[in-house]
Amino acid sequence: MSQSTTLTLIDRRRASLPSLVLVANMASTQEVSRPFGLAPLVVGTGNDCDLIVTDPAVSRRHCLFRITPQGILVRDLQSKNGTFVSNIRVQEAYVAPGHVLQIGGVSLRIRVTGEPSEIPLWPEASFGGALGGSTVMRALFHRLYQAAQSPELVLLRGESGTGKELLARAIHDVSPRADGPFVIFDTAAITPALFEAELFGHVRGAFTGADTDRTGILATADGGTLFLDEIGELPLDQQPKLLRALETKQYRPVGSNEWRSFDARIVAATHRDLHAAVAAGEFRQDLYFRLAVFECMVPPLRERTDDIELLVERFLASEIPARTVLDLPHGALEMLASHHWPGNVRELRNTVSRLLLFPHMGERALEFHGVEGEARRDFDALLGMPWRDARERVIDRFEASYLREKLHAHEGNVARAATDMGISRQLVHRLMVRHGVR
Ligand SMILES: Nc1ncnc2c1ncn2[C@@H]1O[C@H](COP(=O)(O)OP(=O)(O)OP(=O)(O)O)[C@@H](O)[C@H]1O
Repeated sequence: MSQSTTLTLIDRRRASLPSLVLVANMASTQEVSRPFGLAPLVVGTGNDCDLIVTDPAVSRRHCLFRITPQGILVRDLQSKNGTFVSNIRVQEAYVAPGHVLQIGGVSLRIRVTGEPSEIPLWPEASFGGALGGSTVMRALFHRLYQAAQSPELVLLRGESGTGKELLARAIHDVSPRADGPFVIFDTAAITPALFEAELFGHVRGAFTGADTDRTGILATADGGTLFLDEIGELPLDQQPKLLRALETKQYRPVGSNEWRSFDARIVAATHRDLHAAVAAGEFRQDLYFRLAVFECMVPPLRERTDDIELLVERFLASEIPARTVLDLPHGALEMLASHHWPGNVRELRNTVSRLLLFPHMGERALEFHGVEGEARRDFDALLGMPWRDARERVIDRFEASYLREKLHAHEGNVARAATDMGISRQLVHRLMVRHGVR
């Protein structure tokens, strides 16, 4: 059996991917294992990990494995207790089958399970408006092109700023519906009470304030593509309504008795692992299966650093007047290639603009977005929550601390605190009750 552990280009349209499995041995239970391919594999105790282990010394998201052209790369994800290869704590290392890695009380090993498989690649370094010459992006472009030719639903999963909306538009542009409309519906931005009216439309008099008939998003997207952004934020009680519409291709405007048909291809996107959300009871399984006919992972920028130069050149060329890498400060490309990019391509684009405006900023150009240390852990907890809950938690904490500080500054005098805060005394009292402040 071939022991290949590298991702190797065969020609412009094909690459060879080793067949690997990651095996974890824990003291408490039997071994668990998980095959891995082009998508990176995250190990940790969190239920959103690809390989879930139970060990008190292992972090929620502990380390990540990825097959690269250079071999199998392991990266520690800022774990509390570290990742060890041959008793040496590593931040990043290449590992071979047979090497034993240690995370907390768990040992990890890679096993080759068969001959390498061949994966098809998109022959170009761009797909619609999206750029990407890395093997993972070209494999993704190929899959999206295939999906675009079928009428099926596509689910794009990836962190914020990875280009999901751009890819949804590219799917539309290469699909047989390219001449129809491309309509965006941001599920997270709609209040639950208005969801049905926005999606299905409403007739005059359907509810207070509905003075005219209104066309819904499904009708607007007829003949084209409907992009359902942040689908993971759709409240559970609204999910059956969307599912019914997707299954029957029919809907009823709010306040109407008449069923109408629609014909739009659906592309949905989310930053959440919906599979894990289903397991946690936060997303309906039937809707997930319906949406995920073609589930595609859009990799974060830090996992395709070979695309950075191409993207930087594109962003520079689109400046007015057009610029080139020669306009960037010395060493900028190396600095950009080694950054973590929590905000992905969007952050890269903004950083390039900042570097052009303030060429002497150097590494400080990167400091605007990073959420580090304690704040990072707090933020990770928020990332694990649905948008509405996370926003509520942040606002709640802010309200309580702001109120306490102001009352403290005015020695508990509500009237003076209210004047200082620019709100009524009644509102201060209400906030005090809400946050249990006496
Ligand atoms: N592969 C790419 N090539 C060129 N530009 C890109 C690419 N990916 C993202 N961008 C640019 O980065 C920005 C963010 O992209 P986009 O809005 O598509 O990301 P997203 O994943 O939908 O983000 P969010 O989840 O926050 O809505 C846009 O300006 C987009 O044009």
